[in-house]
Amino acid sequence: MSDIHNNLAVANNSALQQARALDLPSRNEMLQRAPAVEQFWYSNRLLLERAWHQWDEQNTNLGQWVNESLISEPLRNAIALAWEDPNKEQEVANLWEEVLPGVYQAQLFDPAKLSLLRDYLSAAADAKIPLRPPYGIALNRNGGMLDKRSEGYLAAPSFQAFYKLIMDKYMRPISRMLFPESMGFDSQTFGFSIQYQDGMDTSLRPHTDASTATMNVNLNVPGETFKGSEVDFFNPKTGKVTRTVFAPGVAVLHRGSVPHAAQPITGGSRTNMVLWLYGERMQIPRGTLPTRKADANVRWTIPTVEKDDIAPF
Ligand SMILES: O=C(O)CCC(=O)C(=O)O
Ligand SMILES: [Fe+2]
Repeated sequence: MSDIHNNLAVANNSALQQARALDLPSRNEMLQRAPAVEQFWYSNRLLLERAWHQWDEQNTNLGQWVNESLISEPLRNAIALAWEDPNKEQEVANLWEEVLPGVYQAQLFDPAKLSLLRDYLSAAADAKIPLRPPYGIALNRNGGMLDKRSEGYLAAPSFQAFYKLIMDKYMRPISRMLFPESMGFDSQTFGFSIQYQDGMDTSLRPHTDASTATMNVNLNVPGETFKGSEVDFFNPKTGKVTRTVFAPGVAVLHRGSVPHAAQPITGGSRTNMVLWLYGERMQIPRGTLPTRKADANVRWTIPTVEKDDIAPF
């Protein structure tokens, strides 16, 4: 190894060691969102990114599986076809079932392959590199911020490549197709993972998301059961509540404006990944009038607008 390579390897390795040796803010400070907490993530940002790079290099046996082959085959094929010829997007639309107005469901990941993603995420949770949990939730062992805009995010390159693929190739064009008004309010990405467990994080009160579109994906593997933890969606027009229990690998794609809540979990655990799209400076579409769909060839594209660094939490 040349001196330069050797020095780089040493510098990277020390990043991993230094990150592991960091003193995390206390759980109480995290729950209270003390200024020291923000300072911790901000001042260690580069160190943590370097540590995650190093960790990824040491875990290629896990990271190599975190790619498009995890996507359920029918959706993967329909998406490939739509990118080739946007006029064939109906094949993609056909795979999404509308469960209530503005809420659709489909098989995103192949359940048989989900354990590959879970093994990678568990290893990341066990990497001893500080990973920032979503909200003020500091009990949440496996929850983590996923997008580069968030301090303390999961900066491992193999995960970031996968995340970008899901957002750019899948979530954005599908959202534009199902929610025409999202066009132009979808250049920015945001994401986090959650794990609900009895006695830990258990529920979420009714709320709307500050997103144009939200994709919520259940990452439980087949046979990994849980009790409770249903996600309720509210139809504001009719007052009707639709209670959903997502099967392994199923994604629910909804307008951020649809009110929803997670019921308490009473047994087992539920792991999911929540992905948001919104516009620059967190703009989301306003008003209730449905807009006309942009031409398919315009929708099946990736915005060239730069990512800003505004994060909702
Ligand atoms: O529990 C869920 O799956 C819903 C999560 C959610 O709505 C959120 O994090 O905003
Ligand atoms: Fe939500």
